[in-house]
Amino acid sequence: MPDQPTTPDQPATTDQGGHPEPRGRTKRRDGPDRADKESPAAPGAGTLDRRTLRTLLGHVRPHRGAILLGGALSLLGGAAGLVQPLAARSLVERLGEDGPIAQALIQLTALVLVGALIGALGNYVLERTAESVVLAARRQLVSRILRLRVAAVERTEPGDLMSRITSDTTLLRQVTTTSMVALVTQSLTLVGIVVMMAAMDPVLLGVTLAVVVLIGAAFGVVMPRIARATKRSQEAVGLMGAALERVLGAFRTVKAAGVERTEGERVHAAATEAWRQGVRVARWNSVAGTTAGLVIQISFLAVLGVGGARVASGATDVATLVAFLLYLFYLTGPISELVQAVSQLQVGAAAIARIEEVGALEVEPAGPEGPDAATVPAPRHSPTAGGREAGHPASGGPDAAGRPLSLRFEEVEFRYRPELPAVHHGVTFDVPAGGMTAFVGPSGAGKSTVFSLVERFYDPTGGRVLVGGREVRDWPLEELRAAIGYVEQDAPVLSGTLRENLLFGAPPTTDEEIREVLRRTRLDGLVDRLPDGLETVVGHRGSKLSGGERQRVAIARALLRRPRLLLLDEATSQLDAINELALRDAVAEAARTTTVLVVAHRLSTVTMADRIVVMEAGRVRAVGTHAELVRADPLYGELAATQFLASSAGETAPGADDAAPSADQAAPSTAEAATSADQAPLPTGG
Ligand SMILES: Nc1ncnc2c1ncn2[C@@H]1O[C@H](COP(=O)(O)OP(=O)(O)OP(=O)(O)O)[C@@H](O)[C@H]1O
Repeated sequence: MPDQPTTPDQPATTDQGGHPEPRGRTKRRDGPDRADKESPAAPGAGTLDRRTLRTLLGHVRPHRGAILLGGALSLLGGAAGLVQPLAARSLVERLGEDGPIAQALIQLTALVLVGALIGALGNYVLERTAESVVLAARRQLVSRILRLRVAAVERTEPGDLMSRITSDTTLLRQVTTTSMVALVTQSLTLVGIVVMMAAMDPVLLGVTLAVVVLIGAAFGVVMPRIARATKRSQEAVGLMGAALERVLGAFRTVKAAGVERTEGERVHAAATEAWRQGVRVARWNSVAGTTAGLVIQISFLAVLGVGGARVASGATDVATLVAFLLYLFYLTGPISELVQAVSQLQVGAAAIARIEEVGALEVEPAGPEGPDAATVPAPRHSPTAGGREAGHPASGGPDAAGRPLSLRFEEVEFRYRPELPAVHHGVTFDVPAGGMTAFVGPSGAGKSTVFSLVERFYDPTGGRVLVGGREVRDWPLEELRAAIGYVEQDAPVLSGTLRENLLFGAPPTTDEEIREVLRRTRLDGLVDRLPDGLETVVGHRGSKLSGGERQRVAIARALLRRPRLLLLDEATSQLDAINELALRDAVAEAARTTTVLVVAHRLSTVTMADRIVVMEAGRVRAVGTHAELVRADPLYGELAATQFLASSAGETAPGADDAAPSADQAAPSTAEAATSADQAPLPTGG
């Protein structure tokens, strides 16, 4: 595999809040884009400047051998064509002298055939290389996109990003090889022809060049317009992708809301814009092409007129005039190819600009420690093993592999974007290694954000997040994430088979371990029922599974990663009572070997937690066990009262005794110690 083409590094700038901001990011004002989504940074307008040319050459560099070969073959093919008029002249002269013409005819035919063959071979080599350039650009772009920070992706539209990989890279096909080679070979051919013409008849050459020069001025006007229109057209294609992704991503909602027509119009609007700009490109291209053709025709007439007069005056002979006219004819090829190459370069400049824009988005740390390494670390503890490891140091060192991790938030401040209000205002809490900790509180309190900061999807703007006693920024990102099992709020399942979903990001796992986790997440019945078992294809985003099944698959997947820290964000919200109870047991069992953090709205699912962190408006307002909080924290008491707990606990204000186990509370408590040394009950959050 040739080296990946390199693109100039464009470090993202950082705003005053510590948020990385891509350079020159511009807000979209129209189109089917959502108002809060933006186009990635636009380093250039997409016209062919020196920087763009350098980038284009960067894409070409790894393939220079093949391009040189293809170019040389094309040049040779062109040279064969160059000699043809000479052979033609000798043929005409022999005809005039009544000499034998067979040999000259064979020579001419051989020249034509060999020239065509070499030209075709050169063309193939170049086309093949063009495909390789596109492949390399796509691979480079895909790995870049996969390394983007969550925040960077949230600022863009996935559909638009996709069109950069699929559509924009395709535009590099011609420009990086055929066009660049054409620029060199056709320029050389042009010079060759001009030299031949000069040798034959300098006066006629002067006539030709006078007409040819006229062309240059016209192209200077046309070419930048081609680049601009191409970029706008590609942007519209990107918007179309974004609009389509929006519809397909919420297909049922679109259907149920009956908005197919309005959504369709958004896609149509983008498609129409792409068409409009495409037509503009076609218009300027045809102006360029016609001008080139016109120049040749006018030159032809001028040379014919002046040349005829020169033959009549005896200044030249007919054979020379015929040969000169043939050279003029050959001029058509290089000129139109040069025109095409330059307009292709303009198209390529537009594509490069859009590809480069992705390069301006902020990525996660790369290198052997970053997510690029993508290797799953050595197996940690068995997902089926029980028994918490006692007395271990709560550190992330390699010797601590498999041991549960502690978590500590110290005065954490965070906002998603500088222009948005703060989500965390000095969040402080401590979770010792092992056991189960629940986060409860009103919607929007910042519970899920805690998990996002632990996973380092974002970095806090103030304070510290420590996992295993080590600040998350100091963890190699890959190692940090490998230590964590994370079930998102909407438990995404990816297209593919059940097995692929379960083993997504898991270390090497035996069938026995899979079966055990299936049993614990109550998926064994489902797998048995399915004709293809674990090989069942679950559809796009797991659409062939029920919501509860998707959640259980997501939990099973997280368990199979054998995490040292398990983050479950509303992971059982869609389960029926029986499954929920079973999953509660599975989570309690996991809490014996790992640190489990749960975000839950239904308090019934977390009453047995070792500690509950009550969050409100971006602050921790209390920490304690269920019984302690019911007694001492009014908000928690209110939350409990509005759920069934209050009714099951009696009509009076909930207290410690009131919180006597109901059916739901009967789940075994994992609270071996309601408080830990560093966590006194009911501290007020930071
Ligand atoms: N990616 C994001 N970009 C911008 N704002 C966000 C983002 N995610 C969440 N927010 C905002 O941050 C705040 C806290 O969100 P978070 O999801 O942490 O709350 P939560 O307590 O988990 O809520 P819920 O219980 O409803 O899930 C909310 O006001 C939300 O609108």
